[in-house]
Amino acid sequence: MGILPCLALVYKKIVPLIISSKDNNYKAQQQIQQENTRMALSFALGPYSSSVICRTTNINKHSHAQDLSYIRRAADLSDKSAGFTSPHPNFGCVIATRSGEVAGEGYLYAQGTKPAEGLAVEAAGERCRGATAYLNMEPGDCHWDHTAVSALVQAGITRAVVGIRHPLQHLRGNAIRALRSQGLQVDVLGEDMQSKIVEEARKACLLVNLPLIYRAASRVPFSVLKYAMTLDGKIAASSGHAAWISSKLSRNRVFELRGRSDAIIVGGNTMRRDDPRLTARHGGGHMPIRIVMSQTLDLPKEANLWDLSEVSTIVVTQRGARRSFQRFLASKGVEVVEFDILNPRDVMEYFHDRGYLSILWECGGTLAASAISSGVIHKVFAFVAPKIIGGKNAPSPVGELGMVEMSQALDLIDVCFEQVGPDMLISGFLQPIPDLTPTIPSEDETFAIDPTVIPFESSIIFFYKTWDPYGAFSNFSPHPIQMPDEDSNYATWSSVEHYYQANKFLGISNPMAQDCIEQIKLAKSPEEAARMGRLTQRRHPNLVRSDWESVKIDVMYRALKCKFSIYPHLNSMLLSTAGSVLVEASPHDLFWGGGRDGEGLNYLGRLLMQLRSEFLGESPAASESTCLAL
Ligand SMILES: Nc1c(N[C@@H]2O[C@H](COP(=O)(O)O)[C@@H](O)[C@H]2O)[nH]c(=O)[nH]c1=O
Repeated sequence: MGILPCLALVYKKIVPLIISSKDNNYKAQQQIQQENTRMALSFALGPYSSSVICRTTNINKHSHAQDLSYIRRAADLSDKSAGFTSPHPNFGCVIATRSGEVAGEGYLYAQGTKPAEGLAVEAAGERCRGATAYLNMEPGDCHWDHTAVSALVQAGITRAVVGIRHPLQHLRGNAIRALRSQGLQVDVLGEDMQSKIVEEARKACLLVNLPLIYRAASRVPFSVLKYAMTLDGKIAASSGHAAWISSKLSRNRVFELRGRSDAIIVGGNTMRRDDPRLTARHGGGHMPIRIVMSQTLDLPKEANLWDLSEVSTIVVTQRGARRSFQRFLASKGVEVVEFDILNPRDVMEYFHDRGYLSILWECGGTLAASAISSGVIHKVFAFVAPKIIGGKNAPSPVGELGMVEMSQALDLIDVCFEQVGPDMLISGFLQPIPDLTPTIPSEDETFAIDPTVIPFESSIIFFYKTWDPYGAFSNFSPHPIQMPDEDSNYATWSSVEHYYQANKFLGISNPMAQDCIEQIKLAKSPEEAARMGRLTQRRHPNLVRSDWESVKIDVMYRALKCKFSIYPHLNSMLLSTAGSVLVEASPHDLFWGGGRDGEGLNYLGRLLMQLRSEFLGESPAASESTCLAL
């Protein structure tokens, strides 16, 4: 543990400087990018229109039409949990028998829950023998345990049809290779099967995981700019009044869009003018975090966004802005993140590092223009209401972009028009869907660590999200543990996070605390468990055990020890890191994580290193093992 005191310093030194692109000639950038990716857009523009190519002879045995209808069904299934799976991708699996009947299907509910393939195999049972599995996306073997692949192989599936390869390079191709090495025939759309209709089905698979694909290519979350305007292009009257421009039906559509996003962002102007709630009020959906971007923090003290009863709010601001207001926000439980220079790109890079997949921008024209200029907006949703409000000073959806000729206007790609009640919804992409194909390693190529991952020369291993290399070190990884309760009765917890969160309320006689523990135990995903635990801690501090701060490290250590003892592949993964410093790369959790600039205490990394050393016999046991093998 001698290295630990200097860890923060080392970490700070090696964190690479992120250089923002200050090139404002966005139109030129957009043109170059569009040219470079013309081929990538093939699925949208239909370059194969004149010919239907079928490369592998095996494919001829199977009906293209049936394959494609089932792969689309897998994509539709995967989309059922949109918003909940983040930061994990959406996975769906359909199993069809030789005679073409659907025997079972499943989709990933959330990060840390059973994989789609496992659910589908369970549903199909014996009918898996000799059947085909349809997967909208190649599974990512984040934890070195081949869960999805093993489920298919052990069930006796003999063929798999895969919509797209995994977009993250450290995972891409691994499951496909593993399935093939187990004797399955694997047909990947666009590689082993090619035709115009195959490309259309492939596009359906791309669309359900667009946020991950853009995020993988651009290292910022997938960002959608949404606005509602009158037919004469105004987002409010000259007075600023804007309730409402679009119809109720359109606004319900916005709730759905919100429910698919990790966060909604607005600027200070929108907050002052509209006092929005930014919640997804269509019932049962996922609730996005609210982000306010304000340089001056000249914000009202009374505001809907400071009410955190349903969901939290993060304020991003300029370093040093209105310290007293920052203290006021902190007292409300609102998180404040300071930036040296507040701008959309740095803010988006920050949220990328925090694991966000998709952001909905519901801001006014000034911030929208700045976000478009900095190249962080990928898609636009414009609701146009058949109304005219007029007004020389009435605001419009996009402010100054510095363009003087119509030839400079940004063309949307893949534009869709849809009538929503009395309004028209026009949507399209500002940046083409990234082409990840050229970086797919060929079959005989050994897979290498993603060259775009920042090359650290020092032996520090960062982990954070479960899909990252070493993602299994995350407490959100889907590894159940069995731990004794106060009466030494063993209970199963779906993840370390479930166990840790529930422990906050242990030993409190109030029935609400008991109820909370039960709810956390039943939480469908580690995220849900974390949300419940944190919310109850914030809303009802009286339910938290009084010794929590002094016991939480021990609680965590015991849970980790159980996890890394009972799963041999996790144990090997941990021991394989001997000699390296482990850092949980959470930019916002300054206790368990390493922080943005190495200022965090990195307790999760420390405990894992301590555990590793205990397993290697280099240090005595810090706590006796109390867990049971599963
Ligand atoms: N006026 C207007 C919109 N305005 C957006 O909705 C926000 C307020 O919504 P809420 O958070 O639900 O209170 C507001 O700050 C702005 O971002 N949206 C629309 O779909 N249609 C409309 O006519």
